[in-house]
Amino acid sequence: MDPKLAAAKAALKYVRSGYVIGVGSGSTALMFLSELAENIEGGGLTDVKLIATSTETEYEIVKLGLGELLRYPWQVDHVDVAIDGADEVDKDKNLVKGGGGALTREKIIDYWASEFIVIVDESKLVDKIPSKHPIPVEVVPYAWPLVKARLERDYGGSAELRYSSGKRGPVITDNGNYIIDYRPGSGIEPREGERVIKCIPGVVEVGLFNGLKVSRVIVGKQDGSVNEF
Ligand SMILES: O=C[C@H](O)[C@H](O)[C@H](O)COP(=O)(O)O
Repeated sequence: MDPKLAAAKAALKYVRSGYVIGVGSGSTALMFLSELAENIEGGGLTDVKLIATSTETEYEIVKLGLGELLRYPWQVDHVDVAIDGADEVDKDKNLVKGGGGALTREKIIDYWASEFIVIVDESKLVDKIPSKHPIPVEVVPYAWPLVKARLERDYGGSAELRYSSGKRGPVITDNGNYIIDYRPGSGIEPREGERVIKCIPGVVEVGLFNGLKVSRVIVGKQDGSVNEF
């Protein structure tokens, strides 16, 4: 079995009838959405509401015939559980997210949820974040050169504007902003890094997610089993 699918299936046990469910973004979160749709259609889950963390997830919810369950943040007063993927996870559950550019809406919903469940395959586990992936930083377009200069001055390394492969020019996020992919020159403590980078004027959100906000990480394996921590 695809290890991502194993993690996605295992996450279903954290969902109950009547819940407001935050649905993450990316390939693993969409596998979860598909599993969720089967359970709703089969009658196993009733009276749930879905909050999307990206335009892509929103489209998928509608394509799966679940549009009537879709809600926006202004239509709910809480989120019971958010299920989302990640680009990297360390042993303290700190995350790098935003490889698909959805970090801002994800953090809004994931941090709001009473329970935040992360679903990944083993390839996402690292000793310390950030490891292989750069840290995505969503920025107001006007500010991007200043944010880039500030990151490189304070932490070294390189900060690059993310370019689109489907259009000429920079990637534009669901919120109309740019993304800078930042690789620090030296180590950066994830929780401090989240706080400090977020304070740079022009930064909308940073793709470092604090492990203290994560209730559980479900790691799918090749043999279809999962490990949780
Ligand atoms: O912006 C994208 C999100 O943070 C995704 O959750 C993350 O990139 C993981 O995606 P995938 O499950 O496709 O590896």
